[in-house]
Amino acid sequence: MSKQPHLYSDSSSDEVAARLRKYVLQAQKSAFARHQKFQIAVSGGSLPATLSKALLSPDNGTLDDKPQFSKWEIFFADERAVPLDHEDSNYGLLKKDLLDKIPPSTGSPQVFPIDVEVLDNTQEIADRYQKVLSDQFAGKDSVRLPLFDLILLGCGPDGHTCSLFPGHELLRKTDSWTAAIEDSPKPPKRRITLTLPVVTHADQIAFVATGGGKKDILKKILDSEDGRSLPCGLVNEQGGDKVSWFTDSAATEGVSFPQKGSL
Ligand SMILES: O=C(O)[C@H](O)[C@@H](O)[C@H](O)[C@H](O)COP(=O)(O)O
Repeated sequence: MSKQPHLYSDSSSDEVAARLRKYVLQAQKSAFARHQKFQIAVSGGSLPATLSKALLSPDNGTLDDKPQFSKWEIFFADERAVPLDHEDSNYGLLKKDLLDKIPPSTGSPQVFPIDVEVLDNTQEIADRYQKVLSDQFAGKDSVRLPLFDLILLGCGPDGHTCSLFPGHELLRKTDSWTAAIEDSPKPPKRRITLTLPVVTHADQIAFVATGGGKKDILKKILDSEDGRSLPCGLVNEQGGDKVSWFTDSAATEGVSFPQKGSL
């Protein structure tokens, strides 16, 4: 790998959240310099809670230190084929952990959930979500891939990310921006996901992985040859130095991959 991902490891969840805040706000600033909006994709799992802690902490009063939510467009890196108010919904999780807590005075992001009219047809959910992306990213022009300003991901204990699982055929999918999965090893089985080329095309890609439960898989992904073919390892490989890992010391115990001190 010529350009390495950045690994940050902090000692407490407050410090992880503070660093993540700084990183997201830097990404927001560079996105505004490009197009006056901030187009991001988020995963489910523990990420929305960490994101909420990061973004809803008090700002220092400067514009660069405020999430300017009214200019944010939030998409889903992956989503489960369930109603939006179902306990398994990533939209529902983001709503509960973050969206409902944003003070109205701060402005609201525009959020793009899946189309629940077609819940019984996973491929149709994926196709319609690709159309949403195409409308938001391509407009009248045709683009090869949507360029997210930032994609925020989790890392599963088996090295999966989004709903891209180790050894699954979807990892090789390059002919669409979104894909349906009917046999997810992590329940629920039916989901949609961004494909790997879309994830690694993003301007910035962040993984958030904390707690002792992640230490074995982080060691594998970051330190071993075997880890390079896992979904998270492929994102590292293809994203290079666009990729940053936000972790804590419990998750990086025993990891030799070099850590960075500051953003
Ligand atoms: O919808 C999902 O299942 C997620 O998007 C999934 O990819 C998640 O990010 C990882 O499983 C990590 O989850 P944790 O952060 O909870 O470990």
